[in-house]
Amino acid sequence: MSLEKMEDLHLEGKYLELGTKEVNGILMTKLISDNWDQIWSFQAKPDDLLIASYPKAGTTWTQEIVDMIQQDGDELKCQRNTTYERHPFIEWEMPPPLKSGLELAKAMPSPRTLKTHLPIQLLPPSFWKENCKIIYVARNAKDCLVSYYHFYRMNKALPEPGTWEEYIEAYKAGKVLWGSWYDHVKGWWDRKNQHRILYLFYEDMKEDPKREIRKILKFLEKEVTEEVLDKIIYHTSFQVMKNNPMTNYTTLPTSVMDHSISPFMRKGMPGDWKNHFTVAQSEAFDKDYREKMAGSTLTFRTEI
Ligand SMILES: Nc1ncnc2c1ncn2[C@@H]1O[C@H](COP(=O)(O)OS(=O)(=O)O)[C@@H](OP(=O)(O)O)[C@H]1O
Repeated sequence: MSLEKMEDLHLEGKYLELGTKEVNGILMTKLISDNWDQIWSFQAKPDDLLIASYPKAGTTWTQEIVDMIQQDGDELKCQRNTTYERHPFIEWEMPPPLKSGLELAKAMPSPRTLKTHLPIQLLPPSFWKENCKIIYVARNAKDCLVSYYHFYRMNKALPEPGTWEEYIEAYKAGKVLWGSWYDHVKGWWDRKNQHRILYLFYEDMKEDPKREIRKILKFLEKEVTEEVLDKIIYHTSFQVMKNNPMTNYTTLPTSVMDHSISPFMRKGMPGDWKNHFTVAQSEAFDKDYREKMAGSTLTFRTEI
């Protein structure tokens, strides 16, 4: 459906709160849960590229980098449509007439680039069977939490987040949509050497985008000139993406995302958690974090 038609829908109120329902113990929206059989039987194709992440880890940024690479640095080609339409979000379901991720994916010619937030155990098995390339992007737990909290506030399809204190507890307990951050990042990390998975970190991308984009280029078996690489860095910078309606989610009706509450492109930097956590909250979070991440070789930087 075109953006103009979406704006004509007068969705006010209609999409508020999609509700939640678990899939195998993982909290999902009710629509995802109710359509789970279809999502689980999604047919991946060998040349599909999947961008996977826990919510708010830098998915949209990675999607834009990948599209810029695929379009050989032509930013106008990347503006052909919104992030949501260019890269179907396979499990996302909205009430009709809005198209689900599955519908968009099925209608898309190959080679497709797809998005998911699914924890590894819920990824449709056809992705493994077809040996698809997967880029996973991870972000430190505290910045993810802060970004997710503000996203819960502005995204009217999601439940109310409760107070900041309540949200911290829900996040620690994995009782947020798409489940536990801890299980998600560890689950993908533990399997990364058994499949074609490129595991990236938001903090590394922020520190040295050129170095990280080169990793993506190698993974995709693509080469670009130094000039194109610089163009990709520029057009995928936070400020440029924040002002680009095709990447900043402002084309959605305010009944879905209300950017006056908190913009989708909010701060775009590591370490913003320091502006939210009290010292006591941070210490309690770190203690719980050490327990949940004990024994894992996976480490994160909470600032750069
Ligand atoms: N180009 C670029 N550079 C740096 N940071 C960026 C960029 N694009 C998006 N962002 C920030 O990523 C956060 C949104 O994450 P996701 O895209 O994973 O969100 S979603 O799960 O797909 O809804 C959200 O983080 P916060 O600003 O901390 O809320 C975005 O601002």
